[in-house]
Amino acid sequence: MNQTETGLNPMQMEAVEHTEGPLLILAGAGSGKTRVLTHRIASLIRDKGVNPWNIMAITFTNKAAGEMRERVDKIVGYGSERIWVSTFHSSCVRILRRHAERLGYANNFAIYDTDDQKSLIKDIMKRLQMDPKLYRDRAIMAAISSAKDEMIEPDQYRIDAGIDWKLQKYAAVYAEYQAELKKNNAMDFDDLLVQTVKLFQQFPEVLDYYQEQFRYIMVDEYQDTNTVQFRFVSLLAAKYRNLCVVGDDDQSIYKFRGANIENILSFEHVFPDAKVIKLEQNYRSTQNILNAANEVIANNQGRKAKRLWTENPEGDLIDLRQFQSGFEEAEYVAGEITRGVRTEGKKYRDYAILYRTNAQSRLFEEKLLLANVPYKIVGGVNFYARREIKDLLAYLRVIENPEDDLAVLRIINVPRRGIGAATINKVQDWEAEQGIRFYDALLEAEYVPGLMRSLNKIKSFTSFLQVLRAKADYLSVKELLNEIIEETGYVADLQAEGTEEAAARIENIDELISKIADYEESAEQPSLGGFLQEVALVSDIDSVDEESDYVLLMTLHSAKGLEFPNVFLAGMEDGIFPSYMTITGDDPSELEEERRLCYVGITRAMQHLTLTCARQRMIRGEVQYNKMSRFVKEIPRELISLERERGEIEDRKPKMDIPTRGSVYAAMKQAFREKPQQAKTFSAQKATKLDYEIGDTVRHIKFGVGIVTDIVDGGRDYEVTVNFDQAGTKKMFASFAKLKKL
Ligand SMILES: Nc1ncnc2c1ncn2[C@@H]1O[C@H](COP(=O)(O)OP(=O)(O)OP(=O)(O)O)[C@@H](O)[C@H]1O
Ligand SMILES: [Mg+2]
Repeated sequence: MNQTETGLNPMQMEAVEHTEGPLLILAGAGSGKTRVLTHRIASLIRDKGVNPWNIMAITFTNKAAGEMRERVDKIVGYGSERIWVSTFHSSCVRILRRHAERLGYANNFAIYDTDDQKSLIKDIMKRLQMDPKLYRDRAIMAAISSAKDEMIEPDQYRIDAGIDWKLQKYAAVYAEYQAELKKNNAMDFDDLLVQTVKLFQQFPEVLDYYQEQFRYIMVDEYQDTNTVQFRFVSLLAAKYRNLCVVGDDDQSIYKFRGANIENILSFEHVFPDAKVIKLEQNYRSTQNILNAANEVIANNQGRKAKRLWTENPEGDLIDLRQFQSGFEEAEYVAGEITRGVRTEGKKYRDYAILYRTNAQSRLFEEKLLLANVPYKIVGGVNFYARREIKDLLAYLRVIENPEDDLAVLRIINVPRRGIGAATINKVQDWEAEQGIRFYDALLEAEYVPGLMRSLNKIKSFTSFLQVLRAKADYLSVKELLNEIIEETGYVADLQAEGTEEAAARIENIDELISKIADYEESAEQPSLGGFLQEVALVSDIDSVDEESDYVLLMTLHSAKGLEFPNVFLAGMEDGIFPSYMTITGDDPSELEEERRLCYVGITRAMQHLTLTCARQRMIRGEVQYNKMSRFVKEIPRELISLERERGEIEDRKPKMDIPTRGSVYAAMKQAFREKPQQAKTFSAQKATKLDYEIGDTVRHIKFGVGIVTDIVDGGRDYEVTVNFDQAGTKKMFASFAKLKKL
């Protein structure tokens, strides 16, 4: 390949051509790291005659994997389907599906998501009689997860816990949790890696097989790998040593999940013969955006110094806008997008709104709905975490793997079959006594003492499942699901309910059926197990489809590796970003991690960046007054445009209907009808109920008597404008103003 053909600069070219031996590509955002990886794969196949089967590339999301495969296909034209391009988790599942039996699991093991994990942990805490006030399930989950990242097993954890009674309890839960998982023939996400590494360590012949297969290994976003992931790649690469990792220490943002920045900083120690290539030219962003990013990140102490440059034009200044409230902020963003699309010929998909935490999406969702702007939220309530989807998937899971106790428990009384908690307890006691599985205990329910009339109910439940399991041999996944829906009356019940919410659930179920149909059409050998595996591993960004035209909303963490022509970084306030925890805590490294996150955010923008913040904001029902983020102040003044900062909300109010309670409700209804997945926040309960309307006379404890002139729905609360006789016009949040109707 020559340079003009590939569109790579000489440094990038060098990285592509250095294929033998360890290679570290350390480079800033937008310098073409991911592009280099793609070309490197293409070049291995096309120019060096490497068999696609011998290449493994690890990406951060399945979506990124799909894109990489597609691009390789464009360059080479063949073989791309045989490369292992996938996330760490997907690669591990693929390996474990073949070999899990060696570790004492069945190869059709279930994969538990966070919800499943949580119910299991809660269950165990109850069994161990742990006071939920003293012990938080989330904290325990996090502790177990970090232990797994470091490959610390329950026994070791107990020893390390020493005399710390709290950690001793954690150790007890951890041990029990692992035993339960194994009993249920299930693994959680962390297990996928831990068990694969164990497999490699305990069975050298298996490791050898994969070492032979993966002669060339590449890892993108290497700065965010954790210890167990590092172990996984170093074991695989130990024989041929053709390991190429690319990353940016300035974009390491997953320390809280165990990502170990040392992995990148010490690569040269682990592989002393490693070649190191630095890329310094940025192709993504304008000069101004890049300068802002460089200035911000320069405030971090512990980093390898590098400075990106670009040949791109200077571009627009960075817009900075401060508003009175989060409502105004969201309204402005919705209005700017509408304006850009209407008057500048932009597409909705040219825009992304990025924020620090998922909770911040709510206001944007509401304002975008009102402005009729199509959008999609990445993260938040995942499609597969919805109740109706989890219920139906649980049926499929039980058919595939009846040892999956959690799934059996989820559906045993869904829809209601009159099998209550007392009955379940009796079966569980007996199950424990006999040392058998829950499902097997159900099959033998006639031996369980004291079941009485429930026995028949259990029998009809199990025979229903047994019939389905037999049918699974010849029915397609779609037919199987339809059968479940028919026989359980799941959809019929929802239809009978007749609410908007039920209608939205039915639409979600339809969506699930379409997804199954898609899967059965596209998979080489479609199977129930294959479908469940695919579903277990999707992350939200994976479902974003390039063709569709919508604004994307996501947290800064989810935005890693992506790029958009126009980016809004919202909520740029001290206390939000950087988070309250980091500014009040005494660990300066936490602030540095937040700053890296800010660097990631800024560098997502290609042409235009807008920073927004609000002076006051409702957080968990309380008004919080925030200062502008310290990160904004780290951007040199000359790069920033404050134009129209003041008074702009008035004269640039986006052209949309003035939101009233009525119009918000209409928008909700519309949304439920058209895009059931987008309307979720509206089902949330509003904290406040109003007993007054526009035009009513009200009394405020401090401002006295006045007339309500406007009420704006802000989701959790209403923003009420009152014209007071004495005090003049004031805007206030209803739940705080405590206005009394006179
Ligand atoms: N040599 C080049 N010529 C033209 N465009 C390039 C070149 N190298 C990279 N690009 C473009 O620059 C953009 C950024 O590239 P890429 O996403 O590979 O960067 P990255 O280093 O992986 O960024 P991040 O750190 O954010 O993951 C992409 O749009 C890519 O196509
Ligand atoms: Mg990248």
